[in-house]
Amino acid sequence: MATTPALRIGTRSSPLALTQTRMVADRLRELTGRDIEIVPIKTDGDVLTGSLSQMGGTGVFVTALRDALLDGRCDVAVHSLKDLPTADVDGLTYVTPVREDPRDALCSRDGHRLADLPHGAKVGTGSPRRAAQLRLVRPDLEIVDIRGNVDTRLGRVAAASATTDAGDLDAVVLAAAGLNRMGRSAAITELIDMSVMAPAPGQGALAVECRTADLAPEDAETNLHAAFTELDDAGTHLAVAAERALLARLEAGCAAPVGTYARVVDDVLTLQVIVARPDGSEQLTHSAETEVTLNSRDEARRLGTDIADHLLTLGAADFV
Ligand SMILES: NCc1[nH]cc(CCC(=O)O)c1CC(=O)O
Repeated sequence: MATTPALRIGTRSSPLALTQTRMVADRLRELTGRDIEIVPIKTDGDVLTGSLSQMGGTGVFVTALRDALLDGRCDVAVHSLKDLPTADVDGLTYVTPVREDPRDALCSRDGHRLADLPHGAKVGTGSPRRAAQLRLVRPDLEIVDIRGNVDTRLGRVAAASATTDAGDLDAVVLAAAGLNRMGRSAAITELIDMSVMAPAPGQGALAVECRTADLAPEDAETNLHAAFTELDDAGTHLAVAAERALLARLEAGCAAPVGTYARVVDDVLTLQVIVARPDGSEQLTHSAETEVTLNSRDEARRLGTDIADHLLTLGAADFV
């Protein structure tokens, strides 16, 4: 009797991506009983240099992984959900495990919080959303466009030691989720309140993706249906569905930085949004809620779309 082939999981090869993929791999090994093979895939986001916001942004980390899934070079792909473009891809389906902390984290020299960073402090981020929201609360800061993996970014705020030079920045802002997953929570000096900095849509959540055909119940040996159903967290999935529907509608009408966070508590889905002018001179905020069951994905999407329409009515499209 032939043995079931190993389940091949495609991933970017950055330390964060590998860490996230190993976490999912452990779960899928338990849930499927299959051997797991991790397949590193190079993406444009890893190969190209230059500012991420100049690179066309959405999809640079994702397209090569999705091609590998569609070509059959891997069976599962693990993405940071916030890096996924909002458009669905024919033939692919993803689930969302329980979300990590969605907040942004300030990692500063000398333990400073955002409010007490020295006047004119240099803060690194490559994200127009983080830059705009920083400028709103601290117009005096010097925002420096940076990229690179988590350790590279943290290294730019390192204190001088016998072996390294001091970093050139006073602080960087990173997703708490990535820091926590990498075991770098100790670098966080403030978890920034979401009313000050609303996270990127999907931040802190993973998308675990496969070919939709491999979820078909007929194909017993390689069928991923049971494992993917178990891996999915319904509350996370509803929340990110609302956030992504909002982003999709705003993307059509507006290129302004968008922060948003949704969550389900006691059958109520709440969605909060901040749309900022890139220069931080102004912001629009809104929040709304709707009753849901864990199957109400269409309802969640409608909430996101409706709030986006409302923000466009209030002039979000002029915020570019
Ligand atoms: N675009 C890079 C990226 N994609 C996902 C994360 C963090 C992990 C997450 O949000 O789940 C990061 C790094 C960061 O923003 O600090």
